[in-house]
Amino acid sequence: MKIGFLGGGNMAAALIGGLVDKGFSGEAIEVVDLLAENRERLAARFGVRTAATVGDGLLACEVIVLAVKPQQMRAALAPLAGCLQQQLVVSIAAGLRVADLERWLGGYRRVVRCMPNTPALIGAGVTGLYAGAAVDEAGRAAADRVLAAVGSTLWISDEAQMDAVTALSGSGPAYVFHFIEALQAAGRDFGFDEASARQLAVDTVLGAARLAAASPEPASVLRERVTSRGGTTAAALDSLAAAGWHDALVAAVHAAAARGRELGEQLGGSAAPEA
Ligand SMILES: NC(=O)C1=CN([C@@H]2O[C@H](COP(=O)(O)OP(=O)(O)OC[C@H]3O[C@@H](n4cnc5c(N)ncnc54)[C@H](OP(=O)(O)O)[C@@H]3O)[C@@H](O)[C@H]2O)C=CC1
Ligand SMILES: O=C(O)[C@@H]1CCC=N1
Repeated sequence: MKIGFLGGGNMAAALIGGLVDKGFSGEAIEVVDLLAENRERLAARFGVRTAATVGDGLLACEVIVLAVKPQQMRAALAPLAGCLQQQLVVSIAAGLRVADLERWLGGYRRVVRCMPNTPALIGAGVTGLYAGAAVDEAGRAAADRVLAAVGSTLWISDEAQMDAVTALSGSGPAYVFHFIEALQAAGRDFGFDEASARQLAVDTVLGAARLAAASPEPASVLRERVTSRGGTTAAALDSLAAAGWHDALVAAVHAAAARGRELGEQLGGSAAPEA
């Protein structure tokens, strides 16, 4: 399978890195990006083919991943309108709805909307996918094959929920990195050097996430097991509760979802998908 990327920025690099790591040949990946610097970096790092503009290389791909920023999408799709025949188009853009992408593609309807995340780079991503009405089983299977190569996949039947997927898992790594940054800052407060603070923080998050994934029990039970009555964890959790940490994080996820909806509305303007 040949895979094309329209846009070769951060998320394209994460997906390409994960795909190459899984054995996809860089030679079978075509990246179109306006920036020479991006093209050169991706070609040097992953051995992909590159081009500055949409042309035969991209159009020869069975799957074309749309990986430009939402604000850039409409203009980026103009050269594709009227040129597509059988290709499956897979958008990773936050907020943008299938109906708008189809319209910008001149009525082309083999469009899947998905939301991956950057851990795809190491094959540990998770992607929510939603297929437009005209996408057949073969199209779904092709999209799944690309995204499942770099992590787990979850198909969504209600497009409105894609904004929630974006807020939870698309943006989610940033919340976790922020959490790690805070743990490391606390480590430095106690006099640990950068490397030691990083080891303690990162290995804790990694171990806890692996335990949560391996355990049949909910995270709340795993949390209670760490929390000895009258102990150190209780003191920390009381401090977090007093700061409204749980509610702040839930509100943050809602803010991300609202921004996704807003982007879809402002940039696309098709009727909002039913919630
Ligand atoms: N970053 C993430 O964690 C995630 C991002 N996404 C989605 O992925 C998409 C890309 O995000 P991200 O990688 O962070 O953004 P980037 O800005 O890093 O990448 C987009 C790239 O596309 C280039 N570009 C812009 N217009 C065109 C065009 N017409 N033709 C070809 N290339 C073009 C940009 O160039 P220039 O810089 O010159 O504008 C840039 O290099 C977004 O839609 C985002 O919502 C989805 C999941 C996670
Ligand atoms: O911040 C963003 O808009 C993109 C979408 C999800 C992660 N990054």
